[in-house]
Amino acid sequence: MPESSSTIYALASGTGLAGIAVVRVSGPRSSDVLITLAGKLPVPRRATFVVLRDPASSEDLDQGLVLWFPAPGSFTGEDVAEFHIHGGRASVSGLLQALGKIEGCRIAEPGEFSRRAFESGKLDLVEAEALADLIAADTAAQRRQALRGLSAGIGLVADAWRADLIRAMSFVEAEIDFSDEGDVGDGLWRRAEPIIVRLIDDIEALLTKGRSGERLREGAVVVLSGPPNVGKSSFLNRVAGRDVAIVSAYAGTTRDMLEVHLDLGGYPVTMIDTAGIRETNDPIEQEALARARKRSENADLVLWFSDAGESGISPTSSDRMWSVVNKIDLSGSLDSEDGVYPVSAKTGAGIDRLLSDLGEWAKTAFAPSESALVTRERHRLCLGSAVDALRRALLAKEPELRAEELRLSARELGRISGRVDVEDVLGGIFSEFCVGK
Ligand SMILES: Nc1nc2c(ncn2[C@@H]2O[C@H](COP(=O)(O)OP(=O)(O)OP(=O)(O)O)[C@@H](O)[C@H]2O)c(=O)[nH]1
Ligand SMILES: [K+]
Ligand SMILES: [Mg+2]
Repeated sequence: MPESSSTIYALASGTGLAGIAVVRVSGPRSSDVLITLAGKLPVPRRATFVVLRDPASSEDLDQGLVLWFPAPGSFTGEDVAEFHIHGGRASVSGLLQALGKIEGCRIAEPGEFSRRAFESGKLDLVEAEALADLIAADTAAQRRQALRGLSAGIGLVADAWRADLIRAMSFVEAEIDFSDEGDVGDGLWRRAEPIIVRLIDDIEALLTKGRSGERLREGAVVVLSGPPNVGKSSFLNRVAGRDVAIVSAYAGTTRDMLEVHLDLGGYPVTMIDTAGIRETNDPIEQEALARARKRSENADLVLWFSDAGESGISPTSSDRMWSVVNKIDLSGSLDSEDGVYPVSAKTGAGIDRLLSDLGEWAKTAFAPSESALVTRERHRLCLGSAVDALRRALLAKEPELRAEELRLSARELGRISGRVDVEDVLGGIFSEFCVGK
């Protein structure tokens, strides 16, 4: 049996005890599945109350609601049946087992419903990615970004750019045809050139915003750094509200980096505890320090810790590094010099203010991403290659070379939504030719 004609089923709601569980079925046998288990095919798209019966034993499995979505008006574009049953483990496994006994039905692989939706043109690649992001979203800002991707997003924009590019390509292809008649050829390139220049500008503008879109997906990174024993791990535990990291009076306690995921005002922030920085001959500690340094270099923000009781001046905060003075419970002062956060990981003093400023920082850091369309490295790589090819096309002297670069660029743009192959691009070019000639 070819892969596409199999009927797949799976629990669509989460595992574990719940009031209601949803089991989804997709494929050509979906209507038979409904008739076999529920005894009838309900009116399309209307929740219908039924008793479900195991076809083999005629035993009642459960009672619940069923929904029937005939193709193509379904999530996957295929015939789909949904069973809303009681969420108990026995009800769910009873239904899944009964489905497994129906010929032509098998359990779905991870992501297979979405993949079928992509294959039947219900979702483009960007929408499929956004759907995965939406399911994984932890914070409100991530949810908003994923929802934007679901309603078109970068896929539609790239497809529209590709259409413009194909128009420019048709001029260049015509230029090749008219290459014997110098003047006509020049005129054609003059019509293609401004389209390409504008595309380069537009794509670059989007790429500039792009980084923050990826950051929102992955979370901003805040690294805790400073000398040993200043209370970095104690601070992390206080912020996390649990004992994530080992705390002790021994300098050099932390070796492995530990991270905590925070939701600061709706924005995702990953806070990472690192090894205290000092001169050492211990090779393991040296490795821990090398890793900590690397992490700090790539961080969006470093919180530099010092000890209120130690002499020496704590550094002043800068854009990428905030100075935190810990253990103010010992020195008994909450005086905040400019650009320094006095806190106590022990009593919690000063931590609310620091977290609230971090929330404001996250909001500013993520502000451009609220309109960012580039949410994944894949999008950025395709757009980057597309723009590189466009630039080479502008520099190329021969029309044949220009045409080749434009073709490359169009393919990269088409890869974003995943709907393109070369035939498609060629088809577009030929239709342009008919119009133009
Ligand atoms: N009084 C007081 N003691 C603290 C505070 N924060 C941490 N300590 C103590 O300071 C010592 C070191 O704390 P850690 O959290 O392990 O310090 P660290 O910076 O992670 O140390 P390393 O991992 O070794 O670099 C422990 O004995 C803590 O109990 C604080 O705010 N007040
Ligand atoms: K320590
Ligand atoms: Mg530590």
